Amino acid sequence: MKIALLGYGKMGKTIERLAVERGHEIVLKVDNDIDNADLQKADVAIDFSVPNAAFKNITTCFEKQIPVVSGTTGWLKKYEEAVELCKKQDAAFIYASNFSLGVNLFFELNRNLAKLMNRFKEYNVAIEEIHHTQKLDAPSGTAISLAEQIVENSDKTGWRLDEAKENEIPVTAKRIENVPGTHSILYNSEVDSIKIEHVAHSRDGFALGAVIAAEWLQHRKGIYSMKDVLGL
Ligand SMILES: NC(=O)c1ccc[n+]([C@@H]2O[C@H](COP(=O)([O-])OP(=O)(O)OC[C@H]3O[C@@H](n4cnc5c(N)ncnc54)[C@H](O)[C@@H]3O)[C@@H](O)[C@H]2O)c1
Ligand SMILES: O=C(O)C1=N[C@H](C(=O)O)CCC1
Repeated sequence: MKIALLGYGKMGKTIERLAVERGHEIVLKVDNDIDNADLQKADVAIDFSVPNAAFKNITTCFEKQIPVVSGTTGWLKKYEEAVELCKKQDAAFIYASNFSLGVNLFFELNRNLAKLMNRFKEYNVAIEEIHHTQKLDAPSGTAISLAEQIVENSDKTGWRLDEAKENEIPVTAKRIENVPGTHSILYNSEVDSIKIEHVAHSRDGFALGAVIAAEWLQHRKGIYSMKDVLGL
């Protein structure tokens, strides 16, 4: 598979290493404006760039009919607009706030736990995420996904960074040097606590998931998620 990397930072470089190990070829690296990039050389594009570039990168791939996988976070206010453009142009798109197998299993655990805990009002729920100090967005895209999954499966009405209002989920974002990504869900009562946690040991899980998603999307059209890729 010939891959265009949109974003050649920490994730772009990790994806390059794992993609080459799986027999793929990196034919294009775009680490700045996409305008003059020769996307037609690629079978698929993988975007791990910056929040203010993702929408343009993704929709340029739609225009050029290159299937695109994006893991960039912090641009999701424009996600629905991207979905509409993808449908209109009969293109192919997968977005995931987190591509790792472990986090996608953790998402399933979170949904089921939220359903169970909703019956027991003596527990308060809270989310904490920890990432490296270069991260541009807070809370993380993964923490937002976790919060939305709890809202969908409980009586919670929303989430808020730091100070939550009545019936909202408080989300705390911590920044500590070199942490690839840690997410915890804490259910706390007067008498005890229940905690589930996902700890990434490196960026390899995110990168491998993105390459697997690109392999899966290469010959498809439409809008998909990691649930489709992993058959969850
Ligand atoms: N979904 C996931 O599984 C997952 C996992 C890790 C990181 N991420 C997200 O991926 C993104 C990238 O993370 P990172 O750690 O590689 O960041 P990074 O800062 O190391 O890399 C981003 C790169 O994008 C480049 N860039 C700037 N403008 C660009 C443009 N217009 N087009 C293309 N590239 C451009 C920068 O020069 C930089 O090299 C972030 O949004 C992060 O939150 C998602
Ligand atoms: O390093 C990052 O930045 C990460 N971003 C994603 C997020 O915002 O959830 C996934 C974890 C790593």
